[in-house]
Amino acid sequence: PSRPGCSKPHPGTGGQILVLGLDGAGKSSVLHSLATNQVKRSVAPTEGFNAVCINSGESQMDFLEIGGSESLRSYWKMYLPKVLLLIYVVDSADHARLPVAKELLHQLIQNNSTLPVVVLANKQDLEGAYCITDIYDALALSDIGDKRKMFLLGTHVAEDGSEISSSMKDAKELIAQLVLEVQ
Ligand SMILES: Nc1nc2c(ncn2[C@@H]2O[C@H](COP(=O)(O)OP(=O)(O)OP(=O)(O)O)[C@@H](O)[C@H]2O)c(=O)[nH]1
Ligand SMILES: [Mg+2]
Repeated sequence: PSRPGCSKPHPGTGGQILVLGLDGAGKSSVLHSLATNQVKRSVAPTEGFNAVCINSGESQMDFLEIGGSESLRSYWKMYLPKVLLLIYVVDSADHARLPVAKELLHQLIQNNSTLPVVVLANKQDLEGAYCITDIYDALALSDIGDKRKMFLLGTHVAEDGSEISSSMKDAKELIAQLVLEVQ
């Protein structure tokens, strides 16, 4: 059976890149920017799933975002076993909910010691956004284990129209590279 997203699924692999994080963190906005190389903030919460296929160099990347609202979070772990890579997006300025974001991330990956994780500290443009070292501490990323590949990058999705930032290009290249390595 073919999955939504990529027209040519990779044979023999789960192949998906799961994109998770609390509601409003910016998952859809980041995916849109990565897909089009144009910045456009998403306007509506994802009510279920959002599948996006992106080609970058030799990699075909098959992203699946699951919405972050409370009712959808129960689906997150169901999709984990087959994925290549987890992208976890946080709103760097949402100080009040960083502890929840941390708990959910740790719960998700506790039984999978090798799944690579890319954490995107999004909304770095907002005044009051925590910097990367504060996000590292708030999410207790040092506890995540040294067996897995773990990356933490700051990103932001600017107002509509402009080209994507260099941080977003770096994120895209890193993800493409990881997909090649883990396949
Ligand atoms: N200032 C700022 N706003 C952002 C950024 N990224 C996203 N937003 C805004 O944050 C809100 C939520 O963005 P989404 O991309 O829909 O968030 P999401 O993680 O997909 O949310 P759900 O689908 O509900 O789980 C929207 O109003 C976006 O315009 C960013 O980097 N900076
Ligand atoms: Mg969304």
